Amino acid sequence: MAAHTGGLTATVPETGTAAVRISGLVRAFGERRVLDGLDLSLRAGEFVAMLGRSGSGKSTLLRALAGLDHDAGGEGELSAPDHVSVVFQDARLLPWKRVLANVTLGLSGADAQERARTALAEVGLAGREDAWPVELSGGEQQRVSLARSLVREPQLLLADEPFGALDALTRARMHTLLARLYERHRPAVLLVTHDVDEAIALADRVVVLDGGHIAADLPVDLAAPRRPGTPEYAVLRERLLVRLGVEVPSG
Ligand SMILES: Nc1ncnc2c1ncn2[C@@H]1O[C@H](COP(=O)(O)OP(=O)(O)OP(=O)(O)O)[C@@H](O)[C@H]1O
Repeated sequence: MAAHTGGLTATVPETGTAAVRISGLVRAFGERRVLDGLDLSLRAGEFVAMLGRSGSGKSTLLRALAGLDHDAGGEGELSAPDHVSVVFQDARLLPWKRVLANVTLGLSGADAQERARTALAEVGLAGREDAWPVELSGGEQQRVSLARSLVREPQLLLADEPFGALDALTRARMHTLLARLYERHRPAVLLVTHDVDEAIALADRVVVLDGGHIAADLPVDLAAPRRPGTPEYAVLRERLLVRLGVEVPSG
């Protein structure tokens, strides 16, 4: 394991099973401590969803984990695997490159094209390799973004509200797709979302970021399919909403 740390102190986890280990992480912008002594670990292959109010520091944490926060002058320890992929809310495809070229970008090896074709087929885009990004719908572009991430076989997939810009039906389809890809590839996943139901549907654990640290950390012990309507689902959902400061109507 290598650490992406900016100015942070990095440690390599002692056990081989932790995909992410963060301890006492502080990230301040001026006087404001956005992350203030944050502790969080993810096991290899674990799927964790992160909820938190707007401005609570979710993207800041993901950027630090992705090694994108080069100015991080914080304190604490943070370690992440070598192979990290990030999916953002917007697909961030290069408009002047065709779909296949967007997926192979930066890939090495004689089989790069073949791997990219396989990844595109996995996300349901076989036959669209030669399309330009502008010819794809928002959901299709996000599929390309997922293919581009997974073709690198990351040990850690960071997803920052990847489905936030999609309509409800497309989002539901993307949940099914992500769940299938996760079963097949088994990276550790840290998914940032505003959608409590999305978090419960997909994750093994849901954490809530508040006040610069993890304010709640709840396992999702619900049988599949996790559909709203069962008492257990309602209890978990309400606990999360309360932690998010959302008033839950009684009765
Ligand atoms: N480069 C920066 N310089 C100054 N302040 C910053 C910087 N990056 C983030 N912040 C501040 O840190 C706080 C947390 O931002 P962040 O984007 O991590 O929140 P978030 O939880 O992802 O929010 P949202 O849910 O709205 O996307 C915000 O108040 C933001 O203004």
